[in-house]
Amino acid sequence: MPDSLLPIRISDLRLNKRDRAVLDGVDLTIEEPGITVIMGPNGAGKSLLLRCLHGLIQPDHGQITLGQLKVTDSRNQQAMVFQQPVLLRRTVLQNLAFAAPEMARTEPKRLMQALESVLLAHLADQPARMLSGGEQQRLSLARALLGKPALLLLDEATASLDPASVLLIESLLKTQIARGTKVILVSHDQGQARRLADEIVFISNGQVAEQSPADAFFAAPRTPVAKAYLAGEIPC
Ligand SMILES: Nc1ncnc2c1ncn2[C@@H]1O[C@H](COP(=O)(O)OP(=O)(O)OP(=O)(O)O)[C@@H](O)[C@H]1O
Repeated sequence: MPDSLLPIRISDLRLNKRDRAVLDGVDLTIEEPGITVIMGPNGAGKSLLLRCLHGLIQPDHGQITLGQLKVTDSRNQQAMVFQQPVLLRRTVLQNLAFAAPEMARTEPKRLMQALESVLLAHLADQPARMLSGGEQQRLSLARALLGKPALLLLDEATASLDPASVLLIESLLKTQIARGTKVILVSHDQGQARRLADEIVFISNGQVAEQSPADAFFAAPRTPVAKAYLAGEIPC
């Protein structure tokens, strides 16, 4: 069971890009285990927020703590999966071995088990970049889970996958939750959010517009912007 990085506290997070506030004072506390889905219109700041949490971007102002840790001290307990898989020009198995060299040396079977869990064991010796988009994303997830992260961040990771791959990844996320990993997922897919989310954080114009239990959010969003988004009245 990974150590918890909860609660995650984000206070007055600000980030400017080209003289524009793209994160405009984000205040957010995520306390509960399970799956938090971040929703909101295009350009709202969801990806940038996730990148700040993972330490890929330094905000201009504000603070993030994960449990007792700063972002930089929590990096080895976090993993992130992106919409576009980032894989090495090596075989499928070597992509895992490169990410976990100690495991590859002492417990190579675990790498194969990780591939089996995402139904890729039969492709272990194929070049990773020859895989289909869905297969690449499954490999990215297997790699992300090797280190048993306490926090897993996914940025529209299933956006371009076929329904079977989406469901496989969702089922792996549920297994991971049961093992104690906190998942924060950016998604525009309302079906996915309804299937997975324990809570919804709705971002609009670089701020948190709403944070609610998922059932309450979908039954009756409190803000006009979330209402309009769910009704498909603003672009997402
Ligand atoms: N490097 C950059 N330079 C300038 N502007 C940027 C940069 N990165 C992001 N932005 C802007 O910041 C805003 C928020 O971007 P972000 O990628 O977080 O949006 P998002 O909510 O994830 O949107 P989407 O749903 O379209 O993926 C956007 O208006 C985007 O154009």
